[in-house]
Amino acid sequence: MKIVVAGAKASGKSTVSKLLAERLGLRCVEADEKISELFREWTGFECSCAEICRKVGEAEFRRLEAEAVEKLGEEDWCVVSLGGGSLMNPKSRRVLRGGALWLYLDGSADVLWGRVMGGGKIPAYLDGCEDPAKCFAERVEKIRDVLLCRADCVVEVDERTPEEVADAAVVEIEAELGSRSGAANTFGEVIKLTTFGESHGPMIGAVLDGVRPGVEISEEDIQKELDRRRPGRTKMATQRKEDDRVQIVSGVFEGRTTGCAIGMLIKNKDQKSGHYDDLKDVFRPGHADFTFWRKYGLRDHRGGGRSSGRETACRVAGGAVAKKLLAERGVTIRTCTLAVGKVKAERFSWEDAEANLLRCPDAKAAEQMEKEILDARSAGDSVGGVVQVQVDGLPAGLGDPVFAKLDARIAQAMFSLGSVKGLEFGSGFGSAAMLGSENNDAMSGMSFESNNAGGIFGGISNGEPVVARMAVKPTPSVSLEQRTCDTAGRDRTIEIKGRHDPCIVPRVLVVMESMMALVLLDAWEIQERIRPGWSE
Ligand SMILES: Cc1cc2nc3c(=O)[nH]c(=O)nc-3n(C[C@H](O)[C@H](O)[C@H](O)COP(=O)(O)O)c2cc1C
Ligand SMILES: Nc1ncnc2c1ncn2[C@@H]1O[C@H](COP(=O)(O)OP(=O)(O)O)[C@@H](O)[C@H]1O
Ligand SMILES: O=C(O)C1=C[C@@H](OP(=O)(O)O)[C@@H](O)[C@H](O)C1
Ligand SMILES: [Mg+2]
Repeated sequence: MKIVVAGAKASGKSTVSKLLAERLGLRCVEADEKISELFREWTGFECSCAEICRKVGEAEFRRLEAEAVEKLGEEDWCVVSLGGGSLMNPKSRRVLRGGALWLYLDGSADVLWGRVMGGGKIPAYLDGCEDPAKCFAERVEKIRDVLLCRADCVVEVDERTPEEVADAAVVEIEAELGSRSGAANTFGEVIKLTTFGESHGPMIGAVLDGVRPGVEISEEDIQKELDRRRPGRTKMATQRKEDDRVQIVSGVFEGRTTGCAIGMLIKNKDQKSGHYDDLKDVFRPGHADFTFWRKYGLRDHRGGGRSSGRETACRVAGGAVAKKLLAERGVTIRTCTLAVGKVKAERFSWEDAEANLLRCPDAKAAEQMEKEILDARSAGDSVGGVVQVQVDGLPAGLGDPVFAKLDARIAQAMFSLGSVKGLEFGSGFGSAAMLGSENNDAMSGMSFESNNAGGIFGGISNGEPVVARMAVKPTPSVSLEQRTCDTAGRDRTIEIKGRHDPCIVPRVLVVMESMMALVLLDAWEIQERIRPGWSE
């Protein structure tokens, strides 16, 4: 993502870009400097843009400027301060469109002319002009015509100090980024996963973008992970029978990623939409039926549409790729079940966890947990539980202050899963009852003697295992009679038909591993851009 700052001369592009870059924690790149650089490479002379324009004429200067823009197009994670005329060129506009947000600083010709005169530097293109103030005003108008309707954010600058302009720009940028996420089907900054498809549509799928070229990946690698989530395998899961075969349709050639978007499709084969006929106008308590209807005014009621747990297959497909890449970098992600309903694991052994379907680290508790799930199922009810995700081998340094803290990103990833209702890192809620001296992780030999923090300080991984625990609520769709309402506002009772997970825990484990992998790979790629080779 780059913020492109545009506007007429003296609107404050250079001044505000610097302030904005500081506020957003990004680099600031000046187009003028790039142009001077190109000119130096070309002629060996060190000149400012105005000098270049005077030396070579405006047409040649614009050619150089377009070449500089071409280079700026390759920049990422920065604020780009443009020259006044840069975006008047359609080709340059195209170059700077991708992955960018445009901020237009809007000033009136009078005020800007005042600033130009105050600085004593009349733009070169006004040389020889009979009425420079008028020519300048025409240029300002032209720029406004082009940018006012094209910019993503507009900030008026006449009656604001540069600091006030930067502050107003931050508000505008945040609002714009917020609205862009309206569709909210894409997750990640560099490693981006988009999922699509409804539970009862013809297929579901994922597009994973941002993965480097040359990574070995096969359908089998992905299938292995998908099979862990597949419905219908045991009595502890929904009886909807899907084979969840993945087909890679793009981005992989001769077994390796090409660097282009990786497209993955999974066909829906066992939809029984008739089960949902009764739910067309009635809301399932605990599910997303009511809120989707209130928000959109309509909904795909079959299987819950987009809000169905089925969508999470797509996350596993994307996560499988991320997981493989991380494994090559020595990072492993494991999950285990700490509780189901009222049954808790009393001991912790990864060996036990590997040996039962629930991945419970206590073999004895695993049996009781399974019984808890089957009992709830027989009673037409459901149970929830607690899942732990542990990441080993993660180097220190991943995660970005302030809004992209690693723990914040992980929390977002986990809470984006239906049924997740709580999350803690390390000593988590328990830390609230500890003394600082107990909770702090003492250091020796440049590492930590304990891990109450759960592997993250200040939003940045500290080299210890990242440990997160999630509370998963009992599945909302239960067949016992429940009180609810319909779309006409009448009170009703329902008995839900259809095939549902009596407990979400066993099937959400691999989904949580996948979401963790996506967050970590994304953070890793961002860190590589900030400080390549940082982990060595
Ligand atoms: C892997 C997975 C499987 C799920 N299976 C079911 C299910 O069979 N029946 C159901 O009603 N909800 C199921 N859910 C939960 C719903 O998707 C979720 O409760 C619903 O979208 C409402 O979101 P909320 O619980 O976060 O408020 C499942 C969720 C996941 C992640
Ligand atoms: N909001 C503002 N209020 C007053 N002066 C400003 C403001 N923004 C910029 N300036 C002044 O105007 C001149 C041009 O600013 P600059 O950032 O170089 O503009 P640009 O890069 O858009 O041509 C500088 O002297 C700067 O200090
Ligand atoms: O494939 C899946 O993971 C699921 C499919 C759903 O079927 P319906 O949408 O037909 O209810 C339901 O069993 C559960 O949400 C999980
Ligand atoms: Mg400037």
